[in-house]
Amino acid sequence: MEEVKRYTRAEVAVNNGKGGKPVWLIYKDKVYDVTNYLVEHPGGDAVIMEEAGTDCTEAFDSEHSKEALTLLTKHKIGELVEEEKRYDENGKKKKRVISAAPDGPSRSCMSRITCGLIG
Ligand code: HEM
Repeated sequence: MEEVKRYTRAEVAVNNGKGGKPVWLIYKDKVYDVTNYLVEHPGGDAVIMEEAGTDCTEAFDSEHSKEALTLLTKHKIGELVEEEKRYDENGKKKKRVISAAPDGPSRSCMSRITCGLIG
């Protein structure tokens, strides 16, 4: 089985189409490289460039048909790392993550402190 590549939002942000970098987008926690699609986009390349390197989920959903979504899947290159995901396995938005403590032995401890502080 092929392993899924995982990226952080920071890694995706670097690929913003500037200085010869590719154009990556995040849509519902999946990462897409749409560099080669820019010239074909019916809405023009400028609107995609504005979102390059970012999470375009809302911008995408507000403008597109199911066909566009099917097209998008062809450009998938990976997914976000688990701790940065915002959607559950059914594509529904998860409840807001309060604390984004880094990985490591102190993580659960940090979460408890954060939750304790804010209620
Ligand atoms: C992420 C930022 C994006 C924005 C803001 C955006 C915006 C738009 C807009 C405004 C239109 C309407 C054009 C018109 O009617 O003149 C459009 C159409 C379209 N876009 Fe995008 N687009 C984005 C990304 C993408 C991507 C990544 C794909 C596919 C890989 C895509 C596929 C399409 C298709 C197929 C249409 C034709 C209408 C439809 O089938 O929904 N777009 N887009």
